[in-house]
Amino acid sequence: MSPMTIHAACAASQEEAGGMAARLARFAVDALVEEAHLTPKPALVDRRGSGAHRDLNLAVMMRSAHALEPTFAALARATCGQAPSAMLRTELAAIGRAGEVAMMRATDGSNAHRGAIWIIGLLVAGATICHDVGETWQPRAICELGAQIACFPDFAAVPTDSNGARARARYGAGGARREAQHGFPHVLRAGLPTLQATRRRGDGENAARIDALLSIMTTLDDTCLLHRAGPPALDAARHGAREVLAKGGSASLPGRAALYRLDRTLVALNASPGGAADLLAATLFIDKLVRYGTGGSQHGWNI
Ligand SMILES: CC(C)(COP(=O)(O)OP(=O)(O)OC[C@H]1O[C@@H](n2cnc3c(N)ncnc32)[C@H](O)[C@@H]1O)[C@@H](O)C(=O)NCCC(=O)NCCS
Ligand SMILES: Nc1ncnc2c1ncn2[C@@H]1O[C@H](COP(=O)(O)OP(=O)(O)OP(=O)(O)O)[C@@H](O)[C@H]1O
Repeated sequence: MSPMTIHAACAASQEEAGGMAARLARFAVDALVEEAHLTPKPALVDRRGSGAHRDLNLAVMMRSAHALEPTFAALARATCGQAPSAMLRTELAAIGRAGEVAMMRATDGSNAHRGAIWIIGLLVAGATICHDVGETWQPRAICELGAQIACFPDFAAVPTDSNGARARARYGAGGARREAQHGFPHVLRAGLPTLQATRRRGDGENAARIDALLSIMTTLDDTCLLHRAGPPALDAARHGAREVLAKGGSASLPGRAALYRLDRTLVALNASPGGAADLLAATLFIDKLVRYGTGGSQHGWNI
């Protein structure tokens, strides 16, 4: 699709574009709210408490999620009429960094959703381009466009000394950047298929979402785990998640027991799978778009 085609499609209705941006932002915030409420998650903030986190709880997560609605809407508006490019990447990065400031203000300085702004922000941009060109919202197309944007340089980037950056340097992990540049494989090949399979099995929506999170955890290079407790935490998370799924998933009694064991193990290590939580929120965002968004079929999706 050429930039001109996209521009013409978007300029056709500024008003519709504004409505679409608001709708995408609402879906993004809903996905963050639902991820945080989902219970029981291993060592993450949920309805039971703070998991392995000292500076986060459900109320803080909610303040952060709602504070990010204008950021997601701004990301969609900035993308409207554009094709993936370094200029777009740079513009979105500036909006994303302002979103990080808004998040930090809402949480009194705690990192509640840094990774989520990046991951879901790029998917909001991908969904905007799909809509601009009149394509239905299908997971692969949204992820592909988000990945294309992530692969361009951010001309205004400043080197940061984040916990994630140190973990990436020390352990050679790819982290959130590589996940996006590689086309969100943990959304397409783990989160969404597990969500769909567990729903079909009739285990209920809560179990489908927990199992989707566990499925993401089985292979993700999660820098949240690495920076807090190194490779032993990553190994424990992967092994524990596989065990729950092998025992029948979180809806089964043996699976549920294994899930609580995993929770205790990670809390004891003071580590939590925050990157996997972000990718679960991304999975829920795409699932909403395709099921309820105007760009997609009401009946479901194919990956
Ligand atoms: C690329 C980012 C994530 C850099 O952050 P950082 O160096 O800390 O990266 P890192 O990958 O280690 O982790 C950041 C967060 O992502 C999540 N995360 C960790 N591991 C992973 C993973 N493998 N996959 C996905 N998410 C992950 C966690 O929540 C973590 O806290 C991003 O924050 C950034 O560059 N922001 C600048 C603004 C921007 O470009 N925004 C884009 C707007 S769409
Ligand atoms: N339910 C959740 N509970 C905790 N973290 C979550 C949850 N959902 C998503 N996350 C992600 O986890 C990350 C927070 O992890 P962490 O607390 O390790 O951040 P940090 O600032 O790198 O480390 P620290 O708090 O140790 O200084 C955020 O980027 C956020 O996107």
